[in-house]
Amino acid sequence: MNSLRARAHLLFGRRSHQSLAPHQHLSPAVANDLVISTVDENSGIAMLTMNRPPANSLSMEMNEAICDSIKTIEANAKIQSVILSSTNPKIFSAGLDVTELVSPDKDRLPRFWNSLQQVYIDLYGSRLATVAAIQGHAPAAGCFLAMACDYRVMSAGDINSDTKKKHVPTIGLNETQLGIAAPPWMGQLLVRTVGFRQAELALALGTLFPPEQALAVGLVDDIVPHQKAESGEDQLIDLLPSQIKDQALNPLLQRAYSQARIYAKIPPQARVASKMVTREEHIFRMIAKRDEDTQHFCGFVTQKAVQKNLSAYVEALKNKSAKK
Ligand SMILES: CCCCC/C=C\CCC/C=C/CC(=O)SCCNC(=O)CCNC(=O)[C@H](O)C(C)(C)COP(=O)(O)OP(=O)(O)OC[C@H]1O[C@@H](n2cnc3c(N)ncnc32)[C@H](O)[C@@H]1OP(=O)(O)O
Repeated sequence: MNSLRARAHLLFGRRSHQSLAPHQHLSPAVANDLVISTVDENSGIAMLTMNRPPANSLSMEMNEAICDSIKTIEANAKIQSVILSSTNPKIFSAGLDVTELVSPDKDRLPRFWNSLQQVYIDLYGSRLATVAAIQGHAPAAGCFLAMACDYRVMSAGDINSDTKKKHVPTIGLNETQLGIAAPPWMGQLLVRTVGFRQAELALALGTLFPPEQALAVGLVDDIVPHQKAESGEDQLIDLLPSQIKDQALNPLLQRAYSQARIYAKIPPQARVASKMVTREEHIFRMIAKRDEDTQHFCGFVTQKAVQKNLSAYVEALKNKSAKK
């Protein structure tokens, strides 16, 4: 991609093959099942809700669905901000679908990795102002999704009123804990978010930060206590897909919405141009090394020792869930 074309892509997004219907709201039936997109042209705000039970893990199809939704929303010139959220109140995204990595199909593996690279290009380089509403856990590529946004609000956690059990979400690039390493472009995103020394430490140790610590290192911009708000805004209620309509009083979503509104009021050309000041160079660098990165990933994942670790990891995840 030459730099002019790439710049046009970054500033305005690729013209989508799917154009939006001219209604104010996109019904979930129009969106794909894995990601639900809703838009409100009056406020200029959209919501992209991840909906891949049980954990919003990133399969190839999930990555493609995220990219398709971004492009579809970008094609609507009236939309300036998008909130990235999850239908699962306890998990934002569990990162890569680890089953994609175990005994992988030779032809699918590079396509799978390409789909993740494309999420980086499309989300990090989007013309839209992006706000991540991190209600639940965001390990590894789940953290990457949040870091690729412009602003991150995270739930401080909550207590289940029946069981009295506390749920505290965590966020971070924990790959080394699994015996794998985050790819360079993902690791560099952490460096750009929290600074060199904090990133160096967190990458080596595979740190998963609880909300207060995530805020202290700058991995998230705000944390929101889980106390139901007294009233909700009609515009937010309208934007919520049916699966999470009951979340209109959720203070995290309200905080994300107010941030999205702040962004939507900034003159878009100035906002997008200043976003590209900090991002463009990194995206070009990644695109230039894309094939090399794919080869590296496929070579690494298919190593016997790595396969053994990953199989054991997937087994442990399944056993853990079966014991619940
Ligand atoms: C130097 C250059 C090197 C080159 C690099 C090359 C290669 C390396 C690639 C590096 C990139 C890696 C990025 C990644 O994202 S790797 C994936 C990392 N993700 C995780 O480790 C998360 C694993 N999950 C969890 O820790 C937990 O599930 C949780 C998200 C904290 C939620 O916990 P909980 O609420 O207790 O839920 P459960 O654990 O019971 O899970 C529910 C359900 O979901 C399934 N599941 C969870 N995570 C995943 C996943 N990542 N992929 C697929 N499936 C997942 C889990 O199996 C349960 O399913 P069942 O109920 O059906 O059993």
